[in-house]
Amino acid sequence: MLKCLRVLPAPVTRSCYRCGSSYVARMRFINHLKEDPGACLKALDSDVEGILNRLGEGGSLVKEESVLITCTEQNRALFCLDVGQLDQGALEEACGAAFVDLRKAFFILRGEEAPLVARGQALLRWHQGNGFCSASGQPTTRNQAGSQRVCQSNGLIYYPKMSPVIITLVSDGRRCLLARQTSFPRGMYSALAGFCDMGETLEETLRREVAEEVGLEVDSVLYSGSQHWPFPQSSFMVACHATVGPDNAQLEVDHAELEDARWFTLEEIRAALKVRTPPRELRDQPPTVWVPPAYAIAHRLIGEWAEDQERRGEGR
Ligand SMILES: NC(=O)c1ccc[n+]([C@@H]2O[C@H](COP(=O)([O-])OP(=O)(O)OC[C@H]3O[C@@H](n4cnc5c(N)ncnc54)[C@H](O)[C@@H]3O)[C@@H](O)[C@H]2O)c1
Ligand SMILES: [Mg+2]
Repeated sequence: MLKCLRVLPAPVTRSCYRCGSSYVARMRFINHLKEDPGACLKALDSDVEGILNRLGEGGSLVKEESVLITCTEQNRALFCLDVGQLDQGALEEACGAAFVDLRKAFFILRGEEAPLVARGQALLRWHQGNGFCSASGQPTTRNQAGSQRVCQSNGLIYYPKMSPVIITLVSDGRRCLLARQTSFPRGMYSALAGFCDMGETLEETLRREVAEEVGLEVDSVLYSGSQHWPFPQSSFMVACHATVGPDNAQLEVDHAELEDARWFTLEEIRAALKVRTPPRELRDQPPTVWVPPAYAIAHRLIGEWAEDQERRGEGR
């Protein structure tokens, strides 16, 4: 029987004593920028002026393709620029920066930076893939903020899309279950994940994916959190803990989907969480097990499980 949903924490309301801004004011400011192209353009000019000067002639093209991603606590709008068409070497020199693959960047970025980069990249990619209306075949046009596209011939509005995915860390009370696909980097294991089918509830997806991938029937589910994940085309990850009874923990792994799936002890999980970046190892050495970077919600699930086991251990 599936049961139990953690009560969601109340949204954090922060105030800034210098500018008097608050969470509510910020959210309304962002909404205003989405709806008022003139205000959005003004905010864009003031946010990106410095960097556009450094981009030279390519600057105006880049400005047109920019997307609004959020605003700071001081109500300063932040935009993501698509610089894909510019000379990357020249750009790195002009900005004193270096391009990094997005997956690798998640090992480097800290705090609030990673979701902003993920959001900006996902939004730019969504625009690149939605230039035409799927009903009329005519080009679509975007609004200034980049929060929607419209087909002028039939009025259809397109909004950025995320695919719901359930990610679940299964525990048998003493151990937790991690798996890897052949496409994962060497040694990396993660929690089980799967896309929702049309019409499914999240609980149904969770039960189905665990059954399909490792042949287990879960007893209980506890919601943990959610995140936007930019791969492969923007997923909306919903993360849960699930349990199976110790007598129902025999795995039957679907090797068409997973290269490996196995139970890990607390000791093994502690060691895996300590590996901060993918280890450099020789191919003939057995791989060190490591887990997705801190930003990935899989990491959070695994960390929560370890903390819970430690608390239970202290209580025994
Ligand atoms: N953020 C994290 O911590 C984290 C951790 C693990 C996995 N993930 C993400 O979860 C996603 C789903 O995991 P999975 O690959 O095990 O899923 P999965 O088990 O559902 O298998 C993937 C297959 O599902 C099919 N599919 C059905 N709907 C799809 C859709 N909307 N988009 C793409 N494919 C669809 C495709 O055939 C695809 O090959 C992955 O893309 C991965 O990036 C995120
Ligand atoms: Mg899967």
